[in-house]
Amino acid sequence: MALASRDALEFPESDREFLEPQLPPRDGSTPRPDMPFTTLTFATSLDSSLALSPGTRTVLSGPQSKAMTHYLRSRHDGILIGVGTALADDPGLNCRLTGVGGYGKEGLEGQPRPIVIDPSARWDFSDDSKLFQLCRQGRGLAPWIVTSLPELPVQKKEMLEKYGGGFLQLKMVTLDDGQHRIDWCDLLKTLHINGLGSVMVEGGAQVINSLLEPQSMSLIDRVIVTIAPTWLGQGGVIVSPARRFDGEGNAISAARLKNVRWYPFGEDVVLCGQIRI
Ligand SMILES: NC(=O)C1=CN([C@@H]2O[C@H](COP(=O)(O)OP(=O)(O)OC[C@H]3O[C@@H](n4cnc5c(N)ncnc54)[C@H](OP(=O)(O)O)[C@@H]3O)[C@@H](O)[C@H]2O)C=CC1
Ligand SMILES: Nc1nc(O)c(N)c(N[C@@H]2O[C@H](COP(=O)(O)O)[C@@H](O)[C@H]2O)n1
Repeated sequence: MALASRDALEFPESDREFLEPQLPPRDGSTPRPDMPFTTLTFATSLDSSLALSPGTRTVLSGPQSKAMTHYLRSRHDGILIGVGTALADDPGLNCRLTGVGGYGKEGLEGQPRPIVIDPSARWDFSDDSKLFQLCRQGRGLAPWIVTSLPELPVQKKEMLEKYGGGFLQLKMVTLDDGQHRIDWCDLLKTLHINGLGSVMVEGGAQVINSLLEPQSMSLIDRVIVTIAPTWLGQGGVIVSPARRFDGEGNAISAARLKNVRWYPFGEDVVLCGQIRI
């Protein structure tokens, strides 16, 4: 039996009950036959910031809601971020709850597949990147990197494959400013074809704001947001999707939730709901 490490987290059974109706069904069924159950989840400040500034890693979740996020990680097959988050955070993107693979259990059961949207393959990862350290320790899966490059960078491809990861090549639109636009429907179908029955989208802001646009928001099955009792102040990395207008040109809200539930976790509150279409 593998030993749990000192950094392993605990998430009590009583808290799991609250969350169950919000989670992907345990039988693996999905709301749409060809797409994974998709959860949008992140931690925000009271002024809708994910981080103090672009390129900065900022702790918002307290210990209880952090454990909740790791429970979510254990209940999803994949965890998706943008390259901005990979560059800023050097994240682990594994599940560190006691009892999952690598934390008290043999194998990698309960470990989600990290997915990084990196259209130009600009994430310069190495053996020292946290994700690959965790792979070597038997505590996490290697990432899949979603790129629009027609020719894959050979060294990066070899290194990913050495750890059991790889590139997923998808067509994307390139805007005038060089930014890319993925087709979320295409991406989610590709992840499903590759065996993922559920995916949690963690961020960062550009990824979330894009997923919350009218053409893709209906793909979100659940929203689970940790709200921390802090204002980060101006200059933060802000979740705020593009403004929408009605037929007469009047501004309307960009998106709204229905079937809303609030759960306090320590000093934070966790908001769950479904997108009102
Ligand atoms: N509090 C929390 O829960 C979380 C906080 N964060 C924080 O967020 C910050 C990073 O956020 P942000 O800077 O917005 O970066 P993102 O992680 O959203 O990555 C942005 C990049 O990803 C690619 N990308 C994003 N959306 C799309 C799309 N729709 N189609 C194609 N490519 C896309 C683009 O790459 P390209 O430019 O190459 O086209 C873009 O520049 C960090 O500071 C991190 O710490 C992140 C996750 C969760
Ligand atoms: N739930 C949550 N709370 C916060 O306070 C955060 N800063 C984040 N960030 C997200 O988690 C990733 C880091 O994960 P590891 O601890 O390295 O496994 C980070 O990259 C963001 O996606 N999330």
